[in-house]
Amino acid sequence: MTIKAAFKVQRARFTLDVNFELPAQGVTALFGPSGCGKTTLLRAMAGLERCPGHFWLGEQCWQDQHLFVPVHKRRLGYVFQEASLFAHLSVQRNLEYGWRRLPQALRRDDKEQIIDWLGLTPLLAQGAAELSGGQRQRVAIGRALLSSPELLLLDEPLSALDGKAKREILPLLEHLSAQAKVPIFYVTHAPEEVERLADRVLLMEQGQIKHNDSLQQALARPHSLLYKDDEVAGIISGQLRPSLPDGRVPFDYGAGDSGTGVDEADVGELSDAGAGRIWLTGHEGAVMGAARLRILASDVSVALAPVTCISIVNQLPAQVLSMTDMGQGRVLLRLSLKGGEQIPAQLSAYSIAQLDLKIGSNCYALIKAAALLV
Ligand SMILES: Nc1ncnc2c1ncn2[C@@H]1O[C@H](COP(=O)(O)OP(=O)(O)OP(=O)(O)O)[C@@H](O)[C@H]1O
Repeated sequence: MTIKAAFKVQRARFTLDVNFELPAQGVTALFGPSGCGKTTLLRAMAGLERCPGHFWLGEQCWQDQHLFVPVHKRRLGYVFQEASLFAHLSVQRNLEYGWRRLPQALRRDDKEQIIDWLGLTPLLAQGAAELSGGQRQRVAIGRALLSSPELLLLDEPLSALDGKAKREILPLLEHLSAQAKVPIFYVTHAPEEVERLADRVLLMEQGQIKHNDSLQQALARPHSLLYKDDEVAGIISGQLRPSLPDGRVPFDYGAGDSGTGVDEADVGELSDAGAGRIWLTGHEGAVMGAARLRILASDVSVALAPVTCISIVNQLPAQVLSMTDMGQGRVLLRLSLKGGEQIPAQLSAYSIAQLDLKIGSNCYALIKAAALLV
């Protein structure tokens, strides 16, 4: 199932002109500088911005040249930067606002689970006016989910929150896509939120979509805006396993087929669930299950064969996918790991020549450090 959209919004000093198609699943981040049109695009998808174009959610048409389904007839959830709750109603009445208006057949049967998952059960009787910013936002997300949406639109849901509230909600958002079982569009200008939450990235600039990428593709762009203030990094999705008595925590990645040409026999540490394993230390207390690792290009070295007598534990078979000259004698490599995961490595042009590395070369990625995104 796909989402197909095209909109043209003409304002006095701004034009939104977009046309895109992407899978109707997972989290798509709308990322780009302030004023590039992220909110305008979200509003057009919701039907709040009436403009020429089309919008298809799978087989359902919400807008084309002959049809415009009004916003109240679209089954969507919209969460704004600041939660607009009904201040005179309790948390429970706020949560159930859309749910009560649904025909019985459309009501989700996991209402209690969602309320519990968002940590709202103890707050149900409380008035909405008495909530903190983070609590309000959790109620807004719960209310949107309970209206059984077929599309969830989140417009910078964390931007108005302080650091503590952000830390409280981010882990919940990570599981939102699975909980909601619907496609999610997530507006942000925070690269760290894209890295943690997104499956796809629509990179916007001046009212247009510059790139419509998977997260891996977005991170593979050497001069991506995702790195504007930071170093080049890669994200690996996988499963965190229980820690060993010696303190090491296995992280298994790449459950799918690799298609990289890396020889099966080369994989040193095969796990049951994934194509490869990365050992972490210092994460004994971390919650097991789905997780993401962030690996900086500067923390990855390359060798042509496994290296013994070295402190680096993680030595993963890899293949060079691309090489980009970053200037000042630095070259950015994109390495493909078993299972199709990709990580960047930053090497000197001198080392590249010494190792005679080329696109397609088989090698070993030596990972010096990896940060668990929790
Ligand atoms: N009601 C309006 N009338 C006229 N221009 C508007 C209106 N709303 C927004 N704009 C302009 O449209 C452009 C896109 O705005 P939009 O809010 O979609 O950007 P954004 O990418 O979401 O920005 P931010 O990240 O700062 O929230 C901006 O130049 C803005 O000034």
